[in-house]
Amino acid sequence: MDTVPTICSTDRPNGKPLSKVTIVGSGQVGMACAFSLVTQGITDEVALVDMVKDKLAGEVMDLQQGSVFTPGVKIYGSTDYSVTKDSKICVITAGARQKEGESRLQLIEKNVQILKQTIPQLLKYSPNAILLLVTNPVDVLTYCAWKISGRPVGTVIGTGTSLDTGRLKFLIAEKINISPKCVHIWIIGEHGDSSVPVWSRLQIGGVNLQELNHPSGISEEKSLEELHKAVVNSAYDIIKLKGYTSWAIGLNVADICRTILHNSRRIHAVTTLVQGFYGVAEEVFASLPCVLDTSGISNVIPLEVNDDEKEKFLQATNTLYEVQQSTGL
Ligand SMILES: NC(=O)c1ccc[n+]([C@@H]2O[C@H](COP(=O)([O-])OP(=O)(O)OC[C@H]3O[C@@H](n4cnc5c(N)ncnc54)[C@H](O)[C@@H]3O)[C@@H](O)[C@H]2O)c1
Ligand SMILES: O=C1C[C@](c2ccsc2)(c2cccc(Nc3ccc(F)cc3)n2)NC(=O)[C@H]1Sc1ccccc1Cl
Repeated sequence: MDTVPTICSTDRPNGKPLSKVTIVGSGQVGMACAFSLVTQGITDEVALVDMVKDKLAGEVMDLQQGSVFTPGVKIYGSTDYSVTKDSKICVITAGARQKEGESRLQLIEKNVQILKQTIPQLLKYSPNAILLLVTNPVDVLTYCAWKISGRPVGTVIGTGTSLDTGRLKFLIAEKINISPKCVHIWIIGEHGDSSVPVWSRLQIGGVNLQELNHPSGISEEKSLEELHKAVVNSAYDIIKLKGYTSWAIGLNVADICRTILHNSRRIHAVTTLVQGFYGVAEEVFASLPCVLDTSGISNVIPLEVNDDEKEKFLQATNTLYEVQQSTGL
């Protein structure tokens, strides 16, 4: 009897995946990252790892069973890191939950231990992978990941203030009724409550803020301060309403992965070594606009900021440096 021709081989051409992303942590954020990558068809394969076997298995099965409705991404997972082999990018969302009364430094120590467990395993199977940190506090943990990995600085990236920047673009766009894609602004420095919006470089469709006599009064200083407060408060509001945040960070991570995997050389506000910028003397990680391609960070944009913005950036990097040094890495 003739052998039935193979019509759906799971074998890979030359044995390696074309483009594969591993996500460490199948929690709220990790699954939002996976869902965003899969539904947009940004990569050919998504591997998920977690230490909680049943939750991981349930999430993988559930996402796999949507395959007929998506562009056709191979999805699999395991508690065994061999499943991550040949990843181009490893996204780290694994983190400990902050317990009642636990200090920030105690939480950092727990998350550093997670990095010490996971990064050697990831690099064992994908020695040339780019590491993309999401776990908080993301700037400090990106520094720690760089130290633990021993990899070149441009290949260890944190999502940094890219989510902060995306949220601000959305809020400005809502206020003046235009697409967020026409709002050009950067938030730099430390991700979260102490981030630094670079108002001096805000442009709407190429028009400087100062020339924009918009009826909403967006150009007034009070309005700008309120917008930055809204970026921070919205994160806390979402936590109050649904207990966690996931969709915006998942879409943000997928967008960063798309730029890297497609070699687009688009610019994202991500965490990297900022020593030498704005007078930073120490080896400290914070966010600046960076050009991303298949090598990771190829360039850091020397964004011109005013004196107030520079001062706030330096204050943030001083604080970050102290916390980074406290990790002992
Ligand atoms: N950078 C940002 O903009 C941003 C935005 C939102 C959330 N976050 C951060 O993302 C992280 C994850 O948030 P979440 O809501 O998904 O939390 P979560 O608790 O839902 O998920 C964390 C997952 O990590 C797993 N995990 C813990 N230790 C592990 C280990 N050693 N190996 C493998 N997996 C391990 C857990 O089992 C869990 O599934 C948090 O630190 C959060 O602050 C960052
Ligand atoms: O960074 C986070 C984590 C958080 C969060 C943190 C404070 S309020 C909401 C989040 C969600 C779920 C769990 C945690 N845990 C956590 C937070 C901080 C940390 F240092 C360690 C763990 N954080 N969710 C978010 O959307 C973001 S983005 C954000 C937060 C504050 C100001 C501005 C921004 Cl754009």
